[in-house]
Amino acid sequence: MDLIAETIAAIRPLDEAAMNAARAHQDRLTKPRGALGVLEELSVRLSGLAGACPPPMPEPAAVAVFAADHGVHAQGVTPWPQEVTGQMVGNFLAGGAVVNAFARQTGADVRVIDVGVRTDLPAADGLIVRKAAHGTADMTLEPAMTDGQVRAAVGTGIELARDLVADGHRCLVTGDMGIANTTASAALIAAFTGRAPENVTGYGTGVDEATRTRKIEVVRAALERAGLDERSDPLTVLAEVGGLEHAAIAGFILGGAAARVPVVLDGVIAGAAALAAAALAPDVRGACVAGHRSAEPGHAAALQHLELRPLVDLELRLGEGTGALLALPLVQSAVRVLHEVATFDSAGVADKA
Ligand SMILES: O=C(O)c1ccc[n+]([C@@H]2O[C@H](COP(=O)([O-])O)[C@@H](O)[C@H]2O)c1
Ligand SMILES: Cc1cc2nc[nH]c2cc1C
Repeated sequence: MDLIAETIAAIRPLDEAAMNAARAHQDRLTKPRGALGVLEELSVRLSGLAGACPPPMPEPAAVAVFAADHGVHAQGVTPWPQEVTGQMVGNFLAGGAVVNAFARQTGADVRVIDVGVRTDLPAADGLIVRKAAHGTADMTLEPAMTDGQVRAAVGTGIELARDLVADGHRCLVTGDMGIANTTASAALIAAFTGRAPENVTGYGTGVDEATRTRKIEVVRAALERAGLDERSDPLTVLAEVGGLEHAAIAGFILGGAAARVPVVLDGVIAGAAALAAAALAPDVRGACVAGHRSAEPGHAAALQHLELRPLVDLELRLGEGTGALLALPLVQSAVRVLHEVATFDSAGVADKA
């Protein structure tokens, strides 16, 4: 069996007994039942993922920033030059980007992976080079990736998740960097959810109305060329209209789910990648925590399709893993409750009549 098939085969449903134990434990803790709202549901789900109550604390955490370029940039879908992808990789490695600041704030490790930046970046400490291609092809003209490229990028994500877990990480956080990748995200989300391009295509880095209108036409043209529908093979969808970072993030999610470690998803790029991962292995959703909801309309559509509720909603539209990192303390707090909070019995607090 190859790495992708083997990883998919290892992904199992949530453990019902552990979830029932977590629900029962929550009900004995010194607070009114249900008072921690969504965090209680999250603690139950993470118990089911680990197969134990309490589950391990989701720390240390690592955010993986997958960087890649997009051939569809040639269609004028963003005002930013493609070189910014590689330049931002340098910024991540120097510790100067927002993701670095938020990682320091939350105690997460940062990994930077070149899975398909167009230019060859100078070797640098901390840069993981796993180029499956020097950027994708223009999806309006031809498939963005070959089957070999998409499989290589998915494999990179799986291997990184495995390595991080083997190094002791107990929470994985997705990050991305790729000028023009909100266009590829919109195409993936339209293909996997069946929504119309105009309902899932947004302003990306902050493009003007004319550019957004062009993006919608570009997404429509790519989907028509590729002839995709909801029955298409998920790896084919990724290869036709996705990005190398989408493929790697899909692998990262699969790898985290197979290791039964929570994967905190960032914005619209992670949402699109999660749709691919869930189409390959529906039980992967049990490991996914939607860190936030970004301003991109496609992100809300993806989360709805995945039946995931975002923890944070601050109109962020940065990527890099920033929104997911902001949610990390919420995920850790949800689990800490199961570890540390006293029960009515142990604290000598009277339960309600
Ligand atoms: O995370 C998001 O939801 C998000 C929303 C808008 C933009 N981005 C980031 O902005 C870049 C893509 O924007 P664009 O306009 O070039 O498609 C890419 O590097 C993403 O990480 C990210
Ligand atoms: C400067 C810049 C930083 C980013 N980080 C993620 N996407 C980005 C896009 C731009 C343009």
